[in-house]
Amino acid sequence: MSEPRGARPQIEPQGARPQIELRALRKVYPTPGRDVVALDGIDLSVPRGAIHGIVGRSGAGKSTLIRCLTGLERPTSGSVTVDGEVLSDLPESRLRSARRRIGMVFQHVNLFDSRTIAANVAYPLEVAGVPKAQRAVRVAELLDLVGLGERADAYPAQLSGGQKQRVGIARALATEPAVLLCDEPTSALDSATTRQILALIRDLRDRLGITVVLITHEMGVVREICDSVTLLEHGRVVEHGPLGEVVGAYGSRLARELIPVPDLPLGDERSLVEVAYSTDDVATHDVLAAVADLGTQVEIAAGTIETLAGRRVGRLQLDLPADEVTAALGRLHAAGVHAEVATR
Ligand SMILES: Nc1ncnc2c1ncn2[C@@H]1O[C@H](COP(=O)(O)OP(=O)(O)OP(=O)(O)O)[C@@H](O)[C@H]1O
Repeated sequence: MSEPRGARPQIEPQGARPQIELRALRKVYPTPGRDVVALDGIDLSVPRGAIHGIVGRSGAGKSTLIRCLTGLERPTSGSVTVDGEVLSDLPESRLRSARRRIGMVFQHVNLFDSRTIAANVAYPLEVAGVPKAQRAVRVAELLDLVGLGERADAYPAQLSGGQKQRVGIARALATEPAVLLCDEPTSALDSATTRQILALIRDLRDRLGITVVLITHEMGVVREICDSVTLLEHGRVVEHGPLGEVVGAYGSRLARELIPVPDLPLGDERSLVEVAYSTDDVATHDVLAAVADLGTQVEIAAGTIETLAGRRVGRLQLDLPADEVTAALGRLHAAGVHAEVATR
């Protein structure tokens, strides 16, 4: 490969031109009887070299967003810029070559069963008209890069799910894309293989400086490799930001899902209060002292303290008599501790 190896590229500082930029992106599907608004004014910037996660429930618009990013879907309005090219303005004839700058990895890797894995990885290079000798060199590099250098002559049927995904990633990188779009890349894999594939994606970003957009419904994936995250709902961005900021934001839904505490059974006349804090703002022992000060009727029923994206954050569920909630909230707030009645 022509790219330098080993050096970890810096994510571009904020303010530099983003590698991916969506502006007021809107996609409406006309269907009989009504229009379906799949994307409703999305603004999103991803700096070069970042791994950005997009999460949201089924139907939130994630696949539509990724199809707009690949140029497979034309936006109804708004713009999609990838690697300096405004895809949404390009005529079909130029879109095809622009798409070579965008690699795609899917949940299910569609490989040609009758081709060796080397021939599968070579396929996009054949389509791009790369001469045979050059192709062979490049395929060998790509298979090495994904840890399958020894399996070049194997057929897809002889590979595990994780190995097939590695082939899919090598194939996606064949045309040296600037951006790798991953649509649920680990959803079909077990947890150990998921970790290996995520480590590979991070390693590729570190070595190649490639920008990654990753669609997932698994918060574990976001925790493991994303630098920043966007939560979509009904085609809109409802939360977004660097992971460290999101987990430290009180009341953030993403923070709740990234650092979950268990659902608890509640006794009669009892309520749950949730305490969230970041040690940037308040020390754990001060939080615990404020909780202890509430008295013996208040029980810490569940809690977690962990470090995520360089931030130590804690969440506690307090089980207390329902008629003491207002006073307890007042005392916690007075002690500088964020607390609210838990929503269930
Ligand atoms: N070709 C289409 N024609 C009409 N409606 C569509 C089309 N594609 C998607 N939609 C609708 O657009 C909305 C967003 O769908 P999209 O597939 O982008 O969501 P998603 O977040 O990817 O969901 P999932 O996680 O289930 O794949 C949904 O209401 C969906 O029914």
